[in-house]
Amino acid sequence: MFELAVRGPAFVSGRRALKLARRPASLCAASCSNNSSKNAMMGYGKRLGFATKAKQHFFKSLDLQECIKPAEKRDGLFTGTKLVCSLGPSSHTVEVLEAMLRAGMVAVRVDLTWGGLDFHRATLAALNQAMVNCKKLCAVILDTLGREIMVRRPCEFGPDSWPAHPNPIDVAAGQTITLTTAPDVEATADVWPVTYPHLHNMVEEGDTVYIGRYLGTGSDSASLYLRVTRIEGADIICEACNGAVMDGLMTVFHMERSADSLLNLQNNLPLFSEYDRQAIAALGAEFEIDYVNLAYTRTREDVREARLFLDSLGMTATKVLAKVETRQGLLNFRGILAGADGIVISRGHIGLDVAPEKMALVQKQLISHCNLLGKPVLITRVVDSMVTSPRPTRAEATDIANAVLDGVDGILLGAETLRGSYPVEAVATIAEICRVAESVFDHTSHYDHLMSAAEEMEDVVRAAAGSMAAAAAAAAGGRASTSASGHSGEGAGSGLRGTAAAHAAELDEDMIPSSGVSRAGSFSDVQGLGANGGKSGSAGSFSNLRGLMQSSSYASLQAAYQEVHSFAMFGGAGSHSVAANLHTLKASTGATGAGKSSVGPSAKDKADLPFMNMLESLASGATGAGKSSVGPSAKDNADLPFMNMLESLASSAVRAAGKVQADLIIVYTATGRTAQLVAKYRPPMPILTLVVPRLVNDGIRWRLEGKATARTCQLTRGLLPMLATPGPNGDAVLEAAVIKAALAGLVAPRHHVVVLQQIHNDLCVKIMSLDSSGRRIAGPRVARAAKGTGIGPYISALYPKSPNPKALARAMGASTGDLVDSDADDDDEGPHGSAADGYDEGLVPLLVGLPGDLQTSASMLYDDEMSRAIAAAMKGSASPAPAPAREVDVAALKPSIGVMSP
Ligand SMILES: Nc1ncnc2c1ncn2[C@@H]1O[C@H](COP(=O)(O)OP(=O)(O)O)[C@@H](O)[C@H]1O
Ligand SMILES: C=C(OP(=O)(O)O)C(=O)O
Repeated sequence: MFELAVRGPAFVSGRRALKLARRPASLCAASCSNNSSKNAMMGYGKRLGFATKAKQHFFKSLDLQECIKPAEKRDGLFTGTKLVCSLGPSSHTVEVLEAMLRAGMVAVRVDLTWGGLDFHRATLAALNQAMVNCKKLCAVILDTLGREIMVRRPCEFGPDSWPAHPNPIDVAAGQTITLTTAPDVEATADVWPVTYPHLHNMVEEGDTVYIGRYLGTGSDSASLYLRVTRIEGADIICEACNGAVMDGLMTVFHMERSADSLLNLQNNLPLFSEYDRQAIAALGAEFEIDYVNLAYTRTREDVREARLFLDSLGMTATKVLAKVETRQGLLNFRGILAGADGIVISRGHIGLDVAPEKMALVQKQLISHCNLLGKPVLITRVVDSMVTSPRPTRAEATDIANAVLDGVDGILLGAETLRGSYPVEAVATIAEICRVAESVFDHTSHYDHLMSAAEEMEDVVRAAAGSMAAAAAAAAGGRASTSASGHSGEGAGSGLRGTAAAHAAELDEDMIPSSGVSRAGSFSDVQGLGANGGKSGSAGSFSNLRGLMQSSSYASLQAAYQEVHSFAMFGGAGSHSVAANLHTLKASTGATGAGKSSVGPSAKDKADLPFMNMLESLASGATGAGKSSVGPSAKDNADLPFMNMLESLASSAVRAAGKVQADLIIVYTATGRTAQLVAKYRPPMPILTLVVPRLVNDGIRWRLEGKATARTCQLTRGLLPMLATPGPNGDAVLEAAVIKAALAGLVAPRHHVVVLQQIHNDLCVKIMSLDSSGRRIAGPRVARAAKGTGIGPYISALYPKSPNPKALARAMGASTGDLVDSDADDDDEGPHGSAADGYDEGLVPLLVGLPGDLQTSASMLYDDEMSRAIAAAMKGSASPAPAPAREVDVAALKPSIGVMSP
């Protein structure tokens, strides 16, 4: 048995390599330089505004007979889409929680808006018990009250400390209802005091105020639309537009006044209410809280504030989900997404703030953006009708499936599980709908979509780098002449920096200011918000935006981003705007602002943004142009990988798994990032996420870390987190994981499994088969890529016995020329070659080499064209000579690659 690995001298972008591999080598140089930099930069601008190309509707075509075959139904089937359930009176006992866990719930939401702390404590304790009973890991999300405005109405607390309003209020259409901000008024049938003392300053005659039951169901009978007829001091006199029976806790939503624009009607309530702060601190001290879900997130600054607050409580492992619920949140979505660990699309609220016909567009855009960054995205309000009915409507069932096809990570159930009559049925039903939709999700298109996004981005960044280099060179020239005329060279450079910084400030990522607009314009004074708090403070980009909204509507978020961020200028405005945009981007990669804290955005967090490595370097180069004589050169940037090594490996693992039709991917992960990157490429098979606990010292004591990672993985589609037993032997962990997977019905005899792990200093993608018992690893097929810059990838693949090894090798992207017959290997009885260990048919090593100018990242490992190009090059038919090969000593590799005997 033998194996050959060839390494290239340097690691370059995977997409670059793919691109090169797809073209005849002789064309590469020409086509690269022929790229119109203007076009490229326009593309770049669009890319910054996220997707340039519309994402296809990923759906495999099926024949109708297949469609109507009954889906497999059995307990414990893996569903990639994550189901998160709000807990309340319908779902707070151990029994119900256990049943919900078994039906597919993987995370819970405890909503601080409603229910006392004692109720939540008891619920979380019951959940812990349920998790132990059914051995299932469940993440906990705390949802804040935040900027919610409510009707103040007395309530009674039941024996379980759940509050209830005993008397529904019957409202007739046309009836007068007075909302009042006066503090001492008691609620009656037609006078409703509200919790926000300045509502009367915000609203205007003609505005619509929506009153809905907390976690509404959208049912008109419990939703009230009030038209403001006049304002008298603290009283807002309204006319009911519809009849409704108002039951339970009532929330107040002041709807956007403008039909097609944004007037930025916002209250000035803080991100966290005082109750939120106390409840998060109290529950965080007693329970493991994996996420805080920020109600009414408006800007990225909100996310930063939340991060700092959680860190101040020592809740460093708790992640931040941003709930996007208003137009303002939509328009600031880019920044919010960059800062947050995940997004909740609050469809009920967004549905109040945007027109119904725009809902699908908004949903698809937001999901697509989250998918591009590989951050989890959840949607709300999927089966409202299941609050009272055991079956969803057709529209609801289709809506769920479409969301899965759109690429959503998970679904957040609200009233259905909180107070509905069928919490377990709701979970089971949604799980089945999701599972079936996942089975027709076109994973290949999704993968290709991400890859082509990466490729485009790289092209345009390179072109931008070229143009920046030229501009910087020009600036350097200018400096030389100004120096000669007596000004300091540094001064000229700073001038450039200063301009960049000014642009950056001007083009801040949050387009819409966070604070409110007053009816009389005096609101900011009343609230002491300062000049920027009111209407006048938001001139500039704000008025731009308004124009934009009028012309193209908010559905075109991308256009809005470009306009407001001046991306449209990008092609023509030279290095200043390039620098400014990149500077802005750079600032945004600082993530949640707590850069130095252990959880805040560190260098690692920057990996959240797929193109950050390169952009950031460009940005620093650009803003540093004053210091260096020429700024970043095209050559310098050419050395920067577009996709970082980890993402490259992650996508590679997905590709490998697809090619060998693996049934499972196993990913070792410490922080969850690697697993998330694998999930981003949406493989069709489950991703068993192995978290091996680590012993860490926080300066005071040692503790075992890992559980939080495993739990937070519960929001990412496709991940099946598993907490391993700590131990030095990675292979034993892998064996145990395979057994678990077999017991869970995820793998069967002879199935293939792809493993992504680090072995010593190498990141490895292993391709393995299970033996005839289906519970043990039959042998490794190894594809290795060396880790670290400068080492360069080298590739080797090692196939053990296979029913049709040549076909398998072909499936992995090798042409026949790459295969070396394995007979010789049989003879010398290599490590796996003996009849006794079941490899008597011999190994079929795949030889893959990389010619000098076709260096590649591991992403390219299994690209067919790449393989063909490589094969041709190796046969000497292509011009470039192969890079020097490095023989890998298989025997020496054996311990490190974890070869396991069956
Ligand atoms: N306990 C482990 N054993 C082997 N490989 C691991 C382990 N933990 C993480 N890895 C692998 O190491 C690489 C990077 O590790 P790290 O950055 O710590 O992971 P992550 O970003 O997922 O936290 C990934 O390939 C991951 O699969
Ligand atoms: C506000 C929520 O959702 P929606 O806006 O969809 O009602 C929620 O579930 O917290």
